[in-house]
Amino acid sequence: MFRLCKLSYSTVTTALKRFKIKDVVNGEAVSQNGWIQGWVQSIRKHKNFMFVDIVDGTSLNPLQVVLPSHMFNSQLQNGAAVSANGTFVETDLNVNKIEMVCEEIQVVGPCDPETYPFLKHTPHDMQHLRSYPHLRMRRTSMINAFKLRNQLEMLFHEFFQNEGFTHVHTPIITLSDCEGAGELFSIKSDTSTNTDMENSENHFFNKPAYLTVSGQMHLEACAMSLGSVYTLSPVFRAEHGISRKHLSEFRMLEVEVAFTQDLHEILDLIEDSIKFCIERVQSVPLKKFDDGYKDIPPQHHKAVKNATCSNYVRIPYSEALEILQKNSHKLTTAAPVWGDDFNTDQESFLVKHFGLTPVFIINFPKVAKPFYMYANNDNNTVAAVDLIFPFCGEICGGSLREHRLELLQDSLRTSGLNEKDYEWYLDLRRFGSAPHGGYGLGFDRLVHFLLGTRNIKDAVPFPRTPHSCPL
Ligand SMILES: NC(=O)C[C@H](N)C(=O)O
Repeated sequence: MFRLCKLSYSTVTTALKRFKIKDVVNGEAVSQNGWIQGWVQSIRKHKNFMFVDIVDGTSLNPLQVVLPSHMFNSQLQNGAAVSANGTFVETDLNVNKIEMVCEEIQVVGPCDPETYPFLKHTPHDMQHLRSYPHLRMRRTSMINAFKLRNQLEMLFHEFFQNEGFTHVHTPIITLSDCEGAGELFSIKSDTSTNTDMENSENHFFNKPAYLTVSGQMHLEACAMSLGSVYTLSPVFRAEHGISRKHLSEFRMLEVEVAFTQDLHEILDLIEDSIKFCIERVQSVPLKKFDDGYKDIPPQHHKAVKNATCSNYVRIPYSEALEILQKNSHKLTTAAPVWGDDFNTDQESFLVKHFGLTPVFIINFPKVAKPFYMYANNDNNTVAAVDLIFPFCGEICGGSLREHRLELLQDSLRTSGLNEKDYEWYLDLRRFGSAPHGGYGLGFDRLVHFLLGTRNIKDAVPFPRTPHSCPL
């Protein structure tokens, strides 16, 4: 009955129905004959049988394929691409309650166990996996991260589409430094041989161009005709400091809403959209895998629960400052003074102070924030918001935008920026300017939070950080 498949690939495929492992484990194939394709995740040899776990990317749980020991073939190794056919039967012996009794198995692409970096059953820490950025996605921990990202992105679309927003594509190449913070990657064309960059003709776009740090301004332009818009795009920051939660390239969900004059409307939108997504992705088992997440923070479960069910704390900057100053002896850095942006240590103190519930801090000092934020009546603060999450710090930042032309011009000048560079942005205020506001949410930080990884690099497919862009 059992034999190692010597048939050609097409002979196997034409004779039988092909199943995806997700459908098999959901019980759709019970008692049927069929075939599957995937990669060997592990092999357990017993006296008379061997169990081969196969994954195909459609399910986190592998399909257990049972075959007699004599079918062992030296090419049937961990990591090999295989095609197997047989009967799907019910069993109590594994987590899926379904397994395949295999009749034929074919190694489509062998995987040399001598040189393959992930040995079967050997736990690998995340750092080891990071040295193989092109192969690490074969480990369950990384497949889980990919699946979570995929679900989250779809859910954000679902939420904003339900709310009547339009998804727009903001540009990656831009001439303006949205945040005015100067953390830009500049773009140079390889076809230009002349290095005299003072001469505008030597620039590909006749002007210096950069990778975008934020799609906000372009999104504001779109909001002035479409009303409510969002984008989920890559953004780039040339920050040199290395931390476990910073990336040089990351995805930001950016949202912009016209005709809002109440910062709390923006806070509601942030909170509702995050909760909508987290509630639904919890069906993805965020379990501890052999090679990952061994050091998930102990209170991770509580923090995720709070982010899903609790009302997020809302406090003004002045109150947050007071809490930090009163507790300065518990901080590892000096207490902040009025005008400072809070550092990681201070943010983490605040979320702990509120029992690991996400904290919105609003109404920041004008001096701590970019020029485009709406000036409050006190003339000292702006209608800005930062959302702080446990373990990963600032996950979201936004504001009401300054929609009054003269005040925006004043603000540009006091920030030392050149008004001429922002003419098009000022036009948005010259023609049909409406009060509006928006925010940017670090998509990768949210994934990092949900997974509980120690380092954000383990939550993104191909992380880029200073001095590290391996492929
Ligand atoms: N769209 C936003 O409000 C995000 C903001 N420009 C930032 O980069 O933090």
